[in-house]
Amino acid sequence: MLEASSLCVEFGGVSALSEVTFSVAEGSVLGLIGPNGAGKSTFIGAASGVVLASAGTVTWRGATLAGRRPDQIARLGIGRTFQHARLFPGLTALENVMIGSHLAGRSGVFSAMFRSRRWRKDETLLRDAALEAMESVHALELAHRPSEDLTAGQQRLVSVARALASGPSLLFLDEPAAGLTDAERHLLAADLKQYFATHEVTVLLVEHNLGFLMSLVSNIVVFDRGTVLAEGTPAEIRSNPAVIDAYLGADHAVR
Ligand SMILES: Nc1ncnc2c1ncn2[C@@H]1O[C@H](COP(=O)(O)OP(=O)(O)OP(=O)(O)O)[C@@H](O)[C@H]1O
Repeated sequence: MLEASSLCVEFGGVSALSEVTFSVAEGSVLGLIGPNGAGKSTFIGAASGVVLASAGTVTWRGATLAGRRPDQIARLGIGRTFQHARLFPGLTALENVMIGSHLAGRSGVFSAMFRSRRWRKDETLLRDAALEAMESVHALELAHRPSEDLTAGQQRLVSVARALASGPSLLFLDEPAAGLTDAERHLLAADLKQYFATHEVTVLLVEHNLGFLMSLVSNIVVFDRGTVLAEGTPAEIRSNPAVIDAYLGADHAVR
């Protein structure tokens, strides 16, 4: 289980998360939604070692996450995508996905870039895992393209494949459908549904496209200004007056 307990994060004395408490059951897919600036990415950052919590805890299977370094988090079998897809320029899509693997974490990014002996030894395993991950999100045909030649949507798919390549037991997906065309988004929803059904993975999904999100999750947590506003099934959230008021109003109609 992923558990956040009274988690607080401050940036320069300004509160971004305040007393956030919720959990994600083992093997389930939970959606995290909320207006811009509500603290969704900050939560993923705190749970994946890139943002420092000022108080409270986040644990995965009992192990504390908040306060660990990102490489330590990766070694715990935790994968993530970033709100802004970050691919390494000068590498192909496949090489970018290979770097996402757990084994690549062992060799290190620089080791991979300069093809150290350790990297070469791991390369076959990495390549197979990366190709499988790319295939699972219909990105195989992009494998040998330079990452800088890819469209925003294609880069997003590659970054999702990179998070899957390590075979994570816990996966944070931060806006995986951002920048995708309608066709790409529908295909990714179907691909992720299939992936979640066939892998033992616990997922926290942040996504502004609520149609996409609601097709994938069993439960939703709603953040508003750094606090938990509501929790429930998609049907409960759609009909929650406080959520409709804060988030699902005219500007945020479910697409
Ligand atoms: N590195 C940072 N330094 C200072 N303030 C930050 C930093 N990162 C986030 N914030 C602030 O923390 C708050 C929460 O931001 P966050 O990006 O987590 O929200 P979000 O819910 O992911 O928003 P969005 O949906 O727009 O991505 C915002 O007020 C934001 O301006």
